[in-house]
Amino acid sequence: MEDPRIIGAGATREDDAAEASIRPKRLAEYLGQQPVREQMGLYIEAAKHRGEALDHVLIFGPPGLGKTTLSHVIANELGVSLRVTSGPVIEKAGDLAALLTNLQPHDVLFIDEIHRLSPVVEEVLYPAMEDFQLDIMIGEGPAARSIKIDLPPFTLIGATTRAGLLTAPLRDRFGIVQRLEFYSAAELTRIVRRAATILGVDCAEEGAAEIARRSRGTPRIANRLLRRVRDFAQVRAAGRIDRDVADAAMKMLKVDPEGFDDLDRRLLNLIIENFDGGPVGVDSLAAALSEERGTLEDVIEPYLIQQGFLVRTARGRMATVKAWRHLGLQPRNDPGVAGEPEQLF
Ligand SMILES: Nc1ncnc2c1ncn2[C@@H]1O[C@H](COP(=O)(O)OP(=O)(O)OP(=O)(O)O)[C@@H](O)[C@H]1O
Ligand SMILES: [Mg+2]
Repeated sequence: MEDPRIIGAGATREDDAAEASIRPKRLAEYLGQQPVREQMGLYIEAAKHRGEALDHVLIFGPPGLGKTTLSHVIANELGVSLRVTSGPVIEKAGDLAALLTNLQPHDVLFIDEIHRLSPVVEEVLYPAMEDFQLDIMIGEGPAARSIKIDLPPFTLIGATTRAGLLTAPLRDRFGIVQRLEFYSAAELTRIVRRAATILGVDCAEEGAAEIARRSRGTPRIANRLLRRVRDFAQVRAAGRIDRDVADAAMKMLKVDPEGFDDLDRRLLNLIIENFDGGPVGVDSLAAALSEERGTLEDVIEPYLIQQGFLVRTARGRMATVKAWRHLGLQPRNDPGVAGEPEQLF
């Protein structure tokens, strides 16, 4: 899904083009995600020491947090080749068989969006993961027979944004499961500075921090904002990004200090102004915003909820005190405000 928002977490074509040079290649360049890095470093070293393929790895986390990047890093650190494919691309069992039989021992096969594998393909994957064996049927009708093919020991890395959509038997076959978390502003500041160095952009620590703060915990957004601020700095500030330049560029992009754009603010405003702060059903909100319900739930809401500006209740969405304050409004149940609070926040 191509997300047209400047602060959208999904990859755009421009991101993909720019990512080739910026994407970290080694574990040491993969910033943040401390527990993941520490564990993966250890597992990789152990597997290399034993001369075995690394156990299968499942990586999950929201878009843009570094799942694809981590799989490249793992293959590099193992010193093996990486084959890249994705769940919806593998249509038939034969497609998977072709990929698997072409692997060299200890290679990594990366399946993005692994929750979208078809059930037939998944069935073939199980014995491949467990015993490095392919069980496939050839022929049809009475002439059909199953043949077994031995595979080289390999590592499967699966990535998904939604762990809940994975079938239990598939999930159980991964020896290593890593969950990526949103990045802190300090981590994103380091990521922005690293990217700026690679792009040859003069970016002060405070300028990087300003970009980081508005990046919704997501390196892909941080890198995209950096590219836009770079354009601004080039034309208006002799190419140097400091705090004021970053701030002015963000104003132009209409990205506010929380990393919210117009759509986020419209949503919060709507709940507060039109629905008294909520609770209000998601369908009413979607209709009022002229957005699809799915877009609201998958794209707009998660970050607002994660940051505590919005809560999901059984009766619908509610704006929190933080949301009122962010919009410069006085929350109705704020201490010091006269009258009984009408609802719990
Ligand atoms: N730990 C990190 N350190 C530095 N940069 C990172 C890190 N993780 C991700 N990035 C940067 O963010 C960009 C997006 O990451 P990546 O493509 O790996 O995300 P993803 O989780 O695979 O997203 P999607 O769910 O859309 O596939 C990368 O090109 C990379 O430059
Ligand atoms: Mg990816």
